[in-house]
Amino acid sequence: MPTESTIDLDSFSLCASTGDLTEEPDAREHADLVEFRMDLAADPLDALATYDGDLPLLVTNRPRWEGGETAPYGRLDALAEAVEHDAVAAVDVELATLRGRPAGTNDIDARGLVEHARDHGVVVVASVHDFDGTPAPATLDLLLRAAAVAGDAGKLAVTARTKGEALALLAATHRATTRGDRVAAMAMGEHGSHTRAVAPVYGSRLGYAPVDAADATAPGQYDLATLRRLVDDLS
Ligand SMILES: O=C1C[C@@](O)(C(=O)O)C[C@@H](O)[C@@H]1O
Repeated sequence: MPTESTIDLDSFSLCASTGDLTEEPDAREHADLVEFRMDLAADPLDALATYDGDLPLLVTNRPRWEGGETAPYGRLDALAEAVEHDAVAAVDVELATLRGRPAGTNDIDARGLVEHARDHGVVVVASVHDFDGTPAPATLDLLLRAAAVAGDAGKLAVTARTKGEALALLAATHRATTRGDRVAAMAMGEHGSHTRAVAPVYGSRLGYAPVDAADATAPGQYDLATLRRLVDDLS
């Protein structure tokens, strides 16, 4: 049983992102928690039931319509079951889901999931992903604000097609943090990689990296040891 299943959203945490919880021992040296990508696991609820690692978990069950692998059927129900585990400290729910996007066949809806998470002391990360590009600065501000209000922290991952777009994401992260919003932000893709190391300087609370670069869960991720070193060197 993990000794610590909380997450401090007032400071930066580094997540080892994986669909395979047996990687946890390899993540311990560098990660603060494991992002368990349930949508990438063969039998995620079984894996959770037998998890006995040290690191707390952030559970994500990303639907296909937001870059993941899960079909909508039972997706939120699986998250609701996941948050009942002592090891789970946080749950990722897409902002679109929280705003009422039809969830397929589920017994629980987004509001019920949030209440259930909170009843179990699990914090909610409201997430937004843009796999095509980076919206204009005003939209970045709106998305970060909306996500921060919808969850205990708001997360925005965009795709930087240019260095300028990466810079726009960093600037929006700085504005959000300055106005008091708890946010996590990163730019995906080759032009955005450095934002994963630099965004924490501007207040981003979460970073994601695979233990092994070959198992990246998003474009442009560094491997875990590298991101830990970069973030620590810059902070
Ligand atoms: O939302 C995120 C952020 C992410 O997309 C990234 O760009 O590192 C990786 C995902 O696993 C995670 O759920």
